[in-house]
Amino acid sequence: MLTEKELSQQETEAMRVKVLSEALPYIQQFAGRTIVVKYGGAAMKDSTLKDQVMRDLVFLACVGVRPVLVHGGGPEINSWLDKLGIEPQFKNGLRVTDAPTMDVVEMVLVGRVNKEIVALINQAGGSAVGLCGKDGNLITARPQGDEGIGFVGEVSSVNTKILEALVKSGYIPVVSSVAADEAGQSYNINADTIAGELAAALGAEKLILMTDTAGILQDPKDPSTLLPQLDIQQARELMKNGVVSGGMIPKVTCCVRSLAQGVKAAHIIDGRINHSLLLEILTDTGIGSMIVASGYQR
Ligand SMILES: Nc1ncnc2c1ncn2[C@@H]1O[C@H](COP(=O)(O)OP(=O)(O)O)[C@@H](O)[C@H]1O
Ligand SMILES: CC(=O)N[C@@H](CCC(=O)OP(=O)(O)O)C(=O)O
Repeated sequence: MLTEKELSQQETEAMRVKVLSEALPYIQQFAGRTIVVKYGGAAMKDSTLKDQVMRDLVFLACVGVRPVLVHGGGPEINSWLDKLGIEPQFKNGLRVTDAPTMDVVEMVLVGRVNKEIVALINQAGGSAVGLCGKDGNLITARPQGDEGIGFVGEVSSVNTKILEALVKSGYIPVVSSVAADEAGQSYNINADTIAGELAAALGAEKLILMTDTAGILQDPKDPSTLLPQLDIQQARELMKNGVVSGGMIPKVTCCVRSLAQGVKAAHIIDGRINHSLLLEILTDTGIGSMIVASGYQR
């Protein structure tokens, strides 16, 4: 007869085996496919979570998935603006970007945040290459055009050649959300938007946005109201009736835009959870919200 302790040990082991074996069909399904991940929020501030995200990306690359990472860095830009005595200003969730602010955005995102992430991925055993929209003509920007918002850009076009060459050779591209227009003027583009447009242009299997909330909630104050799966129509309805508001609007909008352009599934997940990326991609239930074109099965 087994003791209570032995039984509980057996259950734990059975659970671990179940999780590992559950991953196999997903690894087989996604090997050779591109997954675009927007990395931001809590997972970018906490050093343990940071290391875990990098390990998860390296794990995915090792099993043949092709991850492309797009990073944010809004809080780090704020802290450098603060050091320089420039007051951060936002309009409809976008940073008002005058010429001095554009310089700071570019220095912080391209010069600091991007290179820190590249180094962390390399430390975790991967091989990362840092880029911004300018590299290899990846993204051409155009002004977003709102009055008084300055050098805030939109994606005018994407040339995926450089990314395709990198992922094919086993590199993990790490992309900052700064791009230039045809005249070489730099623009500051929201990182969620860049991730959505890259996912669409690459024909990615998935777009995954990591943030500081469980996913899309029916009641934004109650995590137990998480919506695990919804289609494009339902997502649009939630924006229309105000259930999705504030910072969640650009996220859901870019998910819907990428799905309309052929991405199979767009996920909004909680970056505060350990190994949230692997749990979302490689398990039956996932952990966040998945928006799909109708008919798609997890
Ligand atoms: N229906 C909703 N479900 C979840 N979060 C929502 C919802 N509606 C609005 N939100 C808000 O959106 C926020 C996420 O957007 P944001 O703070 O811009 O994220 P990030 O900084 O990761 O880009 C949540 O913290 C929450 O306050
Ligand atoms: C135009 C605009 O607002 N750009 C963002 C770019 C960085 C970003 O998107 O970072 P998070 O994902 O951390 O918010 C900004 O300047 O903060």
